[in-house]
Amino acid sequence: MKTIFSPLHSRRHVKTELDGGLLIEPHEKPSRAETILARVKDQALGEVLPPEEFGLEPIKRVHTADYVAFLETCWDEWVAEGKPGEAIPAVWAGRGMRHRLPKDIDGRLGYYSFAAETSISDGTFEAACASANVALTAQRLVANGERAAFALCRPPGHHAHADLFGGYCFFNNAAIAAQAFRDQGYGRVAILDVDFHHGNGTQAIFYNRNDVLTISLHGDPDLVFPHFLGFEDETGEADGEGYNLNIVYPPNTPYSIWSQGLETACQRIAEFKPDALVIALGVDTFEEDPISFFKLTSDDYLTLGQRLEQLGLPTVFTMEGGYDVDAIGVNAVNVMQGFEGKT
Ligand SMILES: NCCCCCC(=O)NO
Ligand SMILES: [Zn+2]
Repeated sequence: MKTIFSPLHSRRHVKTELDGGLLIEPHEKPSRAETILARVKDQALGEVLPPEEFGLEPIKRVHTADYVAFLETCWDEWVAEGKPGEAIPAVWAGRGMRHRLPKDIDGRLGYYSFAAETSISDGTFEAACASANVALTAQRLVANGERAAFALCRPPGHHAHADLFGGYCFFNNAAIAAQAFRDQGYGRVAILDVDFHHGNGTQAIFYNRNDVLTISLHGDPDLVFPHFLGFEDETGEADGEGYNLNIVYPPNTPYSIWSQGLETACQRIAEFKPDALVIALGVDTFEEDPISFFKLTSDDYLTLGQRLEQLGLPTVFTMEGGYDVDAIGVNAVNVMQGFEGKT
């Protein structure tokens, strides 16, 4: 299987993440991507290719032009205001307030985000664009005949809405790849999000559409991020009614239970008969993940890959979460190797 990787991921190098009232070293750190890349090479998974450059148009098929423009300029705006630290949103339109775009950079950060853990600094926009190009290059390979391709995306994307960043995400790489399939004539596309956290951005982007089926297995939002979306009664709206499926699990869920949800998801996908499949691959479902609470083992990712291959679909994997950096390479590449038949 080919892997797409961009060294420009390292332009995303923030030093802070707001967590527990402290500014900590971000969980979403550059070594995540480097560790996965090392494992890809160690296992001779396949060729490693740089991304092609697609420009902003495919990104704007999913994200609003004003949001893209904001991400491009927000760091410079922040610096121009003389702010001493990294750009962190700290104010939002609460209940009864107005969702209008202010002029001030603090207001603009809040308008275009939904959470405060995701700092911005120089290079964030460049890295986010490169990550989208990684996903688009994997999609192009699959559209050109590869059975599957691994988009080693960093920063991740599945929390990003059309005009919101958060959860370490800026551009929704999985949604951008899915929309590219649709724009190239693939009539139906399924996105399966197996990250520990709900793919709230992906759900929101396609929520009223029936041409892209969105499914997410994740930790109970009553207990974990993103807290305010991802419940099982969210099934889509308007034309999209019935084309969103959330499968929620409690703390300490092992693969033996989690895989029942995977089976439900796979059956729904088979019913939908998509022409292509995008897997939003987070491995923060791992038993040792520092910010999550499922109990999947490294071998379970081999089994997961095997099951996904049985869907028989052209498949793009977009890398999402996973924060046990020692294990992330084995866990992510195990999915690809399982997909290719390794037991
Ligand atoms: N406290 C912030 C948690 C952000 C979760 C990021 C993630 O892994 N999403 O998949
Ligand atoms: Zn996650």
